[in-house]
Amino acid sequence: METELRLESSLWVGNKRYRAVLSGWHFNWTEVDKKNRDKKTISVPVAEVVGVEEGRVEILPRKSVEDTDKDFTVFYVKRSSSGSSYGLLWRLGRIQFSCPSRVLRDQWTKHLRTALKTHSPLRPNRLLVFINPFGGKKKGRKIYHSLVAPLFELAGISSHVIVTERANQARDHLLKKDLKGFDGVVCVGGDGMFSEILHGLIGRTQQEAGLSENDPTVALQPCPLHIGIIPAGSTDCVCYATVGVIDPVTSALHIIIGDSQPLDVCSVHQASALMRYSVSLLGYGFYGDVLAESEKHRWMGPLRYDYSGTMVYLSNRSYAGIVQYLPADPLLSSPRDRTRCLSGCSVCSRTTERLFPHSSVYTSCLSFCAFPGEWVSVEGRFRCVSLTCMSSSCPKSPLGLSPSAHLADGTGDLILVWDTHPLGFLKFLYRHTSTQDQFDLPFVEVHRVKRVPAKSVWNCDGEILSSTEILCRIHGQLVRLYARGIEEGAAVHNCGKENDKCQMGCTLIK
Ligand SMILES: Nc1ncnc2c1ncn2[C@@H]1O[C@H](COP(=O)(O)OP(=O)(O)OP(=O)(O)O)[C@@H](O)[C@H]1O
Repeated sequence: METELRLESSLWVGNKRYRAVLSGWHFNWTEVDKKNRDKKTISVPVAEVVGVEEGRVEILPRKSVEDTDKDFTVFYVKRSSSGSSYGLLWRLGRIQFSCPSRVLRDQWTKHLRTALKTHSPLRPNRLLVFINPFGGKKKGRKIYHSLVAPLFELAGISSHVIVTERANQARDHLLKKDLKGFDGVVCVGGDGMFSEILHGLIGRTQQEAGLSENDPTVALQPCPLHIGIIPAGSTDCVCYATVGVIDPVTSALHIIIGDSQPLDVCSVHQASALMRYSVSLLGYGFYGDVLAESEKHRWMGPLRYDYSGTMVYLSNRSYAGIVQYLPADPLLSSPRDRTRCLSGCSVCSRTTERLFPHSSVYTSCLSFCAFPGEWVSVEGRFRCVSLTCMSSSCPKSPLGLSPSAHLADGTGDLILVWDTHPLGFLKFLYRHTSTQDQFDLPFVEVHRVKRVPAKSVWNCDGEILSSTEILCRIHGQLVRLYARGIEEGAAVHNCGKENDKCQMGCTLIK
């Protein structure tokens, strides 16, 4: 196959001659007549070629084709810095080549298209798109139609678009309607919209597999459809933590090239019923209260989170409780090992091998059923207890709640913040916004876990909240996103003089 796909010839870009080579996994071109000895080669992984079109083609501001029979245009992923310390923006690169003959032009387009199919088998052909018109700044429709749809069209993706008219419409659609022919589901919105898709797809998959979601001992079936997130909400944490930037074009390009990022999902049960699925933050105490408070102030828009955070902090509450957890194997990884889960993460890859030993395609989750190990129990007064299946990084907290958490290793990080004086707690909160280690405080503990807790009784200002007796189980790699995690080159840590104090050790991630 490799030899069949190889093609090499001279091509022109304007009046400059280039040597273009398609070989193996790369397509590259080098200017040949350049006097300067530093001949620059542009090399694009075939998997990152977005599309190949005959003629001289532009797609922005709108599609135009100059149909010359010796020219072809290649669209590809081009990276640029986002200007912040994490995440690279992806943009649509474009180059127009001229060939000496039409025959050669047709050979190039045919070879490149075949290479695309061979090297990125997960590229979607058909997508189901849900737009929340009221998410974030209410720009979901505009973002999709002006930035995303032209790219999907260029890549030959057909999409069925549904603009939601009510909350939970997307979830209900996924639970009940025919999904045949779709390769993935895209949500245009924020974390709430993502959660709808998550619940709908997981529920549908278990229905079809005849599994009960309510039973925490059941190994759930991984979802066959990928999820794409076009960020258009007031909180887009799942997008940020899995792509590294909040940018609709970057996310659209990840969808187009069929990137695949598995994600752990935590199921939260109460008695014998499923309450929710969670991928980022499950929080009791402070974070739970902030959410409850913010719901009362929705009219403030995204500002409500800052306002509610301040109000809840000033109320200075703590909660008595018992937390039990089943620790994960400390030899595999630890929440304080100062690593970061980046694109191609080896810890997550080992989990993929363990969960799906014989196939790169998700089939069943049998090897994850056994839970050896001893439960640990702690009791006392807490400021907050959080469980997160990912770093939960966001623009306000670029390293996140648990900077070394993994997206797809089948574990979650349990953060226990014991009752402390208000300034101590403020220090803990503030460290989330800097590069200082928020776990390096005497009243904070963090544990990597598989299950939390068998019993958790919470006392809120002297009142027992019986509904908070829950059981959480982390399901390894239950869903897959059109993403690839934060890319290594992107994770350059902008510490400057703070280098010695940097929690991530900087050199580890450069
Ligand atoms: N048409 C609609 N009308 C009202 N609510 C909707 C509609 N479509 C989706 N929703 C709900 O809106 C909620 C918030 O949506 P989304 O996450 O897209 O935006 P957001 O601004 O980031 O919201 P938040 O920050 O409040 O989570 C979701 O829980 C979703 O179920």
